[in-house]
Amino acid sequence: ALPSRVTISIQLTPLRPARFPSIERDPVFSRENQYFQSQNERYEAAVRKAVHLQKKMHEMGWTESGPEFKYIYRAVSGDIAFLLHRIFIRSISVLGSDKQIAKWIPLATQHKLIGSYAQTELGHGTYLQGLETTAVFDITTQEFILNTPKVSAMKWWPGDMGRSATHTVVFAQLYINGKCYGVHPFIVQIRSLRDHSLCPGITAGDIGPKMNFENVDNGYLMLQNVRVPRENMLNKFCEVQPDGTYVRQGSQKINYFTMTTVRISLISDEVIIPLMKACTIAIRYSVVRRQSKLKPGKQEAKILDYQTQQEKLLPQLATAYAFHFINDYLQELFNRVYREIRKKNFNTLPELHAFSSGFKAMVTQYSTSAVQICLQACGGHGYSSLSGLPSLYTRIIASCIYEGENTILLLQTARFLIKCSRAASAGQPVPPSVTYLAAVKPGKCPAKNKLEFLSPDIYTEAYQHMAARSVQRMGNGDLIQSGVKKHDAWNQCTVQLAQAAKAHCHYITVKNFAETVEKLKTEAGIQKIMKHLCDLFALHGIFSNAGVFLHDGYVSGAQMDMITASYLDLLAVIRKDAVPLVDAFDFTDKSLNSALGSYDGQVYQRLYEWAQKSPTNKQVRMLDYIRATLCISQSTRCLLFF
Ligand SMILES: CCCCCCCCCCCCC/C=C/C(=O)SCCNC(=O)CCNC(=O)[C@H](O)C(C)(C)COP(=O)(O)OP(=O)(O)OC[C@H]1O[C@@H](n2cnc3c(N)ncnc32)[C@H](O)[C@@H]1OP(=O)(O)O
Ligand SMILES: Cc1cc2nc3c(=O)[nH]c(=O)nc-3n(C[C@H](O)[C@H](O)[C@H](O)COP(=O)(O)OP(=O)(O)OC[C@H]3O[C@@H](n4cnc5c(N)ncnc54)[C@H](O)[C@@H]3O)c2cc1C
Repeated sequence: ALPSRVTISIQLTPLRPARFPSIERDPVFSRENQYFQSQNERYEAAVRKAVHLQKKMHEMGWTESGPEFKYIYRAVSGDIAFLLHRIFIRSISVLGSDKQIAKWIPLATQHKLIGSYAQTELGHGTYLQGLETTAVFDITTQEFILNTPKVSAMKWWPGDMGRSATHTVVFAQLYINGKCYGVHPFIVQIRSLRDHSLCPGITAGDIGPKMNFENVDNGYLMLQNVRVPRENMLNKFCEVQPDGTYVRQGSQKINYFTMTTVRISLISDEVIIPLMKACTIAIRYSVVRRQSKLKPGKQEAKILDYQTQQEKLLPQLATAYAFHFINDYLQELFNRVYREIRKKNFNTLPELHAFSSGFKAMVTQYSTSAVQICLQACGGHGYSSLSGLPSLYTRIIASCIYEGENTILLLQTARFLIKCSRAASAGQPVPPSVTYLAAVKPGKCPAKNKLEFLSPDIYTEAYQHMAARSVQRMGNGDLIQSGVKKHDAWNQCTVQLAQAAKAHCHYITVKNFAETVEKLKTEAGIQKIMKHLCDLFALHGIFSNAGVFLHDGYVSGAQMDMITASYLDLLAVIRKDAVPLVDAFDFTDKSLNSALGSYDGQVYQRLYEWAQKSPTNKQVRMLDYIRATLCISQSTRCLLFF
């Protein structure tokens, strides 16, 4: 017998952060009227929350790595301002010298300044080599002179830039004696710490309405002969000495390292948590909503009892768990590589860049699609803002764009995989995560019946074969010769290269999920449920991408029928535990902020009550206008007829 709903949700403790009722009850963190607020009201509320949070952290001694901050971020992350301040701090931490860290980090962590991250320009976001902002070294004054020389060079999108930030890290092309040394980061003050007015040479403002992220004032920034001291170029790895000599340690791309670290950091809070929330809302709603009859004469059925509804939602639930576990894998990869980088050993940086890029792209894309499926699975009520699903969707979709547009990042992963594939084929050493590339055997899947496809060894082998074949077949060409891409050949293969990168990340995610379940030391019942989810995640991926598994005959048509049968059987098995599995995420009603997903299931009452809060239901005046308009049109019509 499987454990009860409570047991499952308690036993999955690793997924559940500690709860802090005092935070929950804090009126400043309330999200009650969020859906009725304007962009400006959302921003102002976000600033209040951010200031209040800083006060609480100071009073209570909380830290950003502590459970309280994580809880608040998890509960109200979409509503707190100064998100980019954290990336400003991260930039200085990873790219600044010890002296720069000692100067700027205390000011930032005590909020004596508000930071931003200004890299993207109107004309360039992806192609960093094409950035047009310049930083010219003036040896006589020991300063850099920063300019955005044309409209396309204007920084555009940086968060917290519109009204909040007093400082920012500007990414600009470094020039010394007329020679360009590429993109480097510079700390620039943009507003006065006395009265928050713009500094000389600075033009800045808000970029206007967006799909979501109203809590962040994304802005624009123009620089006209803005001078900063030589010491303001972040110089842990790259430095301009007083005589103008340029010194660099490691890869020139080390200045891109902030992005690499944030691509991994944002997956948990900005992607997996919204996915978990969407699954919670949609699955709880699907056991409350009754619609149509499964059998004549019986009560209307809960919509989660329809196989199609199960096939919509349960694979997304399995994905949430799969990505929760792959996030740990990525964090370990990052910690391992960062330890080496701090010792100035850059050998593993390419692997970290490749996989932080690939997994950011895959996890954000799959999670965005999953949240959209959850929204659509709730019918009309899913489309209501009061369900919480539209705001989850319009926020998560941005993760496919920021911190590296997904296609671009997949191509970076593919570039690394192709190089490893060629090295592996030549018997050269490759990182452990890609040694499978040397072992592509023509082979056939050995499974003889549908139950054998519930074996992790069987389906992991199928994913490994599919990924290795996808990469191998691209690697055999002469796409990359001695580090120089044959540009035409490369461009003609980029669709398949992106697919190969996704195939690698999907394979590693399945393998990691299976290994995690194997190691689970919890109640046997829990391990059994987790295995069902792992099986479902794996078979869903094969069922949804059958072509790449059938392509070279590794899986036969008959075997694909067996996979489909096992896949559909799993839906009915997991249906029984669907609600405890989302309860295990342990979101409070306040953090879900959804009329459909509350724990007590009182959906219709809540929808009606929340609708009453709409200002339009309070504006009797508006009705008078409408009546007056109707009367006018009525009288006009009468005149016309006479
Ligand atoms: C602090 C905690 C944060 C918590 C989370 C908070 C979340 C808050 C909510 C989210 C708010 C959103 C905030 C958003 C911010 C942003 O969006 S910031 C801007 C992001 N912009 C980008 O990501 C730009 C993407 N473009 C690039 O990275 C590069 O242009 C490119 C695509 C990688 C190409 O670079 P290029 O210089 O053209 O190099 P290539 O010729 O392609 O490759 C040359 C070699 O360099 C290697 N390489 C490239 N990048 C890196 C890197 N980052 N690290 C290491 N190495 C790199 C590349 O692999 C090539 O190597 P070889 O193959 O060996 O030649
Ligand atoms: C909510 C949000 C917050 C943001 N916050 C910040 C911030 O704080 N600081 C900051 O600096 N930036 C920020 N950005 C900007 C973000 O980093 C860029 O939008 C992102 O890097 C994409 O660049 P782009 O907009 O120039 O898109 P483009 O690169 O123009 O992409 C448009 C299309 O062109 C394709 N494409 C481009 N190059 C290639 C290629 N070589 N091969 C194949 N296809 C290609 C892309 O795949 C995409 O389909 C933010 C963006 C958003 C949406």
